[in-house]
Amino acid sequence: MRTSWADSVSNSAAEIAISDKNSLPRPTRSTYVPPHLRSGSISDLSGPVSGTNGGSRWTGSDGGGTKPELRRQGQANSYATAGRDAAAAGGGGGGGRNNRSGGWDRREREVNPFGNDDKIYDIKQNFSEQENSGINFDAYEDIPVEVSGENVPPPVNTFAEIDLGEILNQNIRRCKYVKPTPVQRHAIPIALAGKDLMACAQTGSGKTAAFCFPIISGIMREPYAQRSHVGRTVYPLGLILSPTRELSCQIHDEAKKFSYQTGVKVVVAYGGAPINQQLRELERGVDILVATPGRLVDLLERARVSLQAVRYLALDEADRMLDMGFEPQIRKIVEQMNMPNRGVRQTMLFSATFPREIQRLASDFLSNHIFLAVGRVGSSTDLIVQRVEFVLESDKRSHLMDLLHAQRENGNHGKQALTLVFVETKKGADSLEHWLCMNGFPSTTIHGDRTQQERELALRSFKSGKTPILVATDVAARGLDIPHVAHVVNFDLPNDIDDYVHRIGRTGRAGKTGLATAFFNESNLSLARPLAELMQEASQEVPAWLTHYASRAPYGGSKNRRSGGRFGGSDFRREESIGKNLDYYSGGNSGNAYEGLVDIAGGYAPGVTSAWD
Ligand SMILES: Nc1ncnc2c1ncn2[C@@H]1O[C@H](COP(=O)(O)OP(=O)(O)OP(=O)(O)O)[C@@H](O)[C@H]1O
Repeated sequence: MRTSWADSVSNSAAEIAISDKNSLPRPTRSTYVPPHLRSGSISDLSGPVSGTNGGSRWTGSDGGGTKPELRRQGQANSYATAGRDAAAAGGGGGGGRNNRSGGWDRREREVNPFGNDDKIYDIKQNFSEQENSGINFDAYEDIPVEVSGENVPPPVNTFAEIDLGEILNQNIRRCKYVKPTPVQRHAIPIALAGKDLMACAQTGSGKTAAFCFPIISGIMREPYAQRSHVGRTVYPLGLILSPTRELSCQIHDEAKKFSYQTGVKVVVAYGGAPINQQLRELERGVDILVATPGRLVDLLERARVSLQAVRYLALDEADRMLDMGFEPQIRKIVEQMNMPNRGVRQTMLFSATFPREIQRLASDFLSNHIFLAVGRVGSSTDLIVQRVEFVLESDKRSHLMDLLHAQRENGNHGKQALTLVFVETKKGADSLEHWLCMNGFPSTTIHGDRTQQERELALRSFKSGKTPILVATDVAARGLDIPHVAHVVNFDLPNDIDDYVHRIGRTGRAGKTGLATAFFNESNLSLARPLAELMQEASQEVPAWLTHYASRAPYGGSKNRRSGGRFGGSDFRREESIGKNLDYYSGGNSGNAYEGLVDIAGGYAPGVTSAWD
């Protein structure tokens, strides 16, 4: 089966336009009560509360009683009509939950996350804008897709085919998303069918929306009795965990856009920022909590958050969340904090890389999941031009300087393009930043020793172009979606090829092209082979000297991940699947997706956790 993000965009544009005119296929009966119209006095759960859905009764975590009887989402509930009516009635003010009145306070105004840019684009204008902004949909043609698991729902080609509801569809248009990306095409129907999902797709390919849309849509269908708080404890229905503070903030910002005017309330909690402010925000109501694990544990221990009502759990950068640095904390959150068991809640794991060992570990958190790989697991996107240069440790600074000078000369009006420089240590980051500034290159840093305020300031200053060079440790390697990053320099290469994949993935996003340069020397020998393979696979020019090192080097820099072939097998269960009844399909250029499958190495190195939250 062939997949592409772009096939017949114009057709899809027409389809969406038609669908908008006629509105989405609507159920004949409206059962949905939108969150901001749910004004019943059900928020105080001091006594048993009847669910609307077959009489589940439960009390809050601290009041004893039985757990909420959680229904797996997936049935085609009707909400579109009511959603539209709600939008009209609510006048756009989704509002928050007011614990004084016990209901949704409609007086509270929802800040428009689209700001001045709030236009619901017609599809023609939208499409040409995307073209103008450089998004190249054709870049996603021919991406091979592998899906395995039981009863896999078919992918969709357009957002119009998915029953997300009119308000969410409007927000998708506000975001100027014309077509679902390949991962969205496959993952959204799977998630909407209530299935657990392990999804792997290349950096910058739209995974955030792929897990946010189904969660928001699912919560919009929830019966109101389960949207509650008891005293000062809040009970989110959706929980999204990510490894860094900045990434959590970014997911929160995105989710707020997607959920605008739906009445679904998204709150973020992360370390390094004053907890009181976050507590106040939580008290005003939360449907989806986006959090870093450390701060979440703190909130759980203070009994300010209960996970008892969680129906949707998403781990972004899931392989990082489950590696040695984070795994105990995640296990504690998922298994020891009253969260509904797997199979009761719906669990979705997303990343661009998924080492086999981590997949195996992750299956502890999943129930009969579907595995989805868009592109080969752990591959880099072809949109990034990768260069690797042999540079001695002592020459790195002058070499970087040459690159930056050349870039400035070739840049628009002598302007420095946004460049992200990765180094190994926090001290190294500070020292390089100082040196760059002294040499006329305005720079800033982001790493784990800086205060959260400094980190946020640095990111803003970089994004705005005020300091167009950002020197960073791995804290900025994953997930951050910074528009217009033209160049990623691996001043110090990481030890693990997956980290390299995430780092270079800060450029070449959403169909745009980017450049990545790596400084390689003898201290990076263990990376020679996986790096050469990765580059080859992405049709990059591999220097002869790297091939030479690769042939001599032991296989390293990997967490048991490499499979042979252009598109190798990746669902670890397939190797252990005798007797398991997995549906399986693959698409794209490759024939049998498992041809040439070779398990090359075992084990994985301890995660570098110092810079992480
Ligand atoms: N359907 C779409 N159409 C156009 N742009 C999209 C679409 N979906 C997502 N995007 C944009 O693509 C960019 C990358 O998306 P996102 O950050 O979710 O990528 P990702 O796959 O999570 O990357 P990473 O692996 O680095 O975390 C974002 O700017 C997002 O707004």
